[in-house]
Amino acid sequence: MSIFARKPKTTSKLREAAGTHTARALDANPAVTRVGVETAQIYYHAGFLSPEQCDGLIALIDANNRPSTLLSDRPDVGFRTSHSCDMNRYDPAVQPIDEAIARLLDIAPERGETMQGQRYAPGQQFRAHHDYFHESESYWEKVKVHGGQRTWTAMIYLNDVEDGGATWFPHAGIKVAPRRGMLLAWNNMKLDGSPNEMTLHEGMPVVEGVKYIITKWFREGNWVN
Ligand SMILES: O=C(O)CCC(=O)C(=O)O
Ligand SMILES: [Fe+2]
Repeated sequence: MSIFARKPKTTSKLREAAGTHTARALDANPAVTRVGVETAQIYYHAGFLSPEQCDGLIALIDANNRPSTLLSDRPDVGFRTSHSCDMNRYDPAVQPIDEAIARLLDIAPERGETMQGQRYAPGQQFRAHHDYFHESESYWEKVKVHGGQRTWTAMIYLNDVEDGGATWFPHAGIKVAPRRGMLLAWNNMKLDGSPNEMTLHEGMPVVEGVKYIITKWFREGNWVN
């Protein structure tokens, strides 16, 4: 190999700082617990939202949703079969929750994408994927100008599901059953700021009942201009 050949740079100081900064805030919060795995930074906060707040968001999702979409050069029918709803960050039922999530993670609210509501009926799922962007895919050129790579994901379960609908991290070896009001957050990057493949996760099929969640993805830079 030539001494001039270099491996592509996958680490990033900015993404590394995004990881350590938010981890510090979560580690210091007595209401938050880190899941006991070394390979990824995954945390949960039971009862982050009240039942009333959950019901408010469920009503918004029911009132306005469309089939969920995928960012991929090779979309696969059946991969993501839920319905989604863009939650207006200025809606009085959304704004305080949106801001509370950003505060919990200690991330500037401008770095957060529009909160997404998601609804899964029996049989619906979101198959195993990473939330970070694959920089080799063609969509990257379009999405990178709006704040760059995704760093943290925060998800909140809005209801208990009769059967199914767990969030499964097959590589990290964690399965989280939906619990009303519980927030789950993870860093999609490794400690060195490169994409963490161990964060692969799946919204498992709902067997009985309907699953409602909201998902909030944060970027390394500002998503809101
Ligand atoms: O439904 C779930 O449990 C996972 C959802 C998810 O992975 C996402 O919205 O990115
Ligand atoms: Fe995801």
